[in-house]
Amino acid sequence: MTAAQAEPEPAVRCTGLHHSFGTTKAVDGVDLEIVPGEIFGLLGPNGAGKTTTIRMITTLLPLEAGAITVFGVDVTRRRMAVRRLIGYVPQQLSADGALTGRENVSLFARLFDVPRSRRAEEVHRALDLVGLLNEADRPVGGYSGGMIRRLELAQALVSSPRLLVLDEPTVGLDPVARSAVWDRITEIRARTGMTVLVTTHYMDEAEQYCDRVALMHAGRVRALGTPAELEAELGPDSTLDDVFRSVTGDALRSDTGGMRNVRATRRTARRLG
Ligand SMILES: Nc1ncnc2c1ncn2[C@@H]1O[C@H](COP(=O)(O)OP(=O)(O)OP(=O)(O)O)[C@@H](O)[C@H]1O
Repeated sequence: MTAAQAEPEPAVRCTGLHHSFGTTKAVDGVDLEIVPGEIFGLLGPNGAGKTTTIRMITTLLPLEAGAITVFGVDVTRRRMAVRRLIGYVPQQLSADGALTGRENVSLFARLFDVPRSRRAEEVHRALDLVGLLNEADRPVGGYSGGMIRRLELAQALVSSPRLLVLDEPTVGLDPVARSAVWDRITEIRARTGMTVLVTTHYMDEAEQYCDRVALMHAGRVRALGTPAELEAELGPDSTLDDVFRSVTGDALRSDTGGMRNVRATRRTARRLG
């Protein structure tokens, strides 16, 4: 194969990932490839292993076994280089309510070493991408839940990452705020060509906005493809919700993750108000 024919480097390649917490196998042999420029959804019930997978990809958890590369860079050997490629919005991240939106994003610009000479311009660009320029100089304490989520997106975007990783970006939001967040995500992808890895519990969101999805259950990827492919495989008139139920049984509606997950979801929902 000539260089011109070579496959492009995947945005993320996970092979044989494992991670346990005590006797709980949170991630139990995950293989994944994310194509540059796609919106890839990691779906699964509470406790499926989505956040643990994401935390390994973002270098926040060590790999027990397996390997991950982000645009060809190995997360174990070149942790700091990988961090510079990623913008991450975790479930629990909190903006500082006493500061303005612009001040919050500026803090992240400093944290991610955006050069001082470009900082004001990059903060402006990130706030513009999420549609918060008009509110940028108001204290965040007065923002709605949807605005806080968009501000957190701006914080992750200020360093111009190649991969944007979002852990349940719409949890706790009403339907209008949910679609406002997704509109921003798809617009940002269209304008920047950025790759987006997102977890969600909402099958309708995955169906509408994700190019491809992986359905996780009990630490493993049980199905992978475009929403349309997975639905067609199950049968005529199937929805992604049906595919999910066939893969996970009743897990979708039950809480296999226990109190820790209930508390986490409630905390996020309360914070977003
Ligand atoms: N810090 C931790 N200590 C102990 N167990 C943990 C910890 N983090 C995750 N787990 C367990 O690992 C498993 C996978 O959890 P993980 O948070 O990755 O799932 P998830 O798919 O992201 O769930 P959710 O949708 O609720 O965020 C669960 O059984 C969970 O209880």
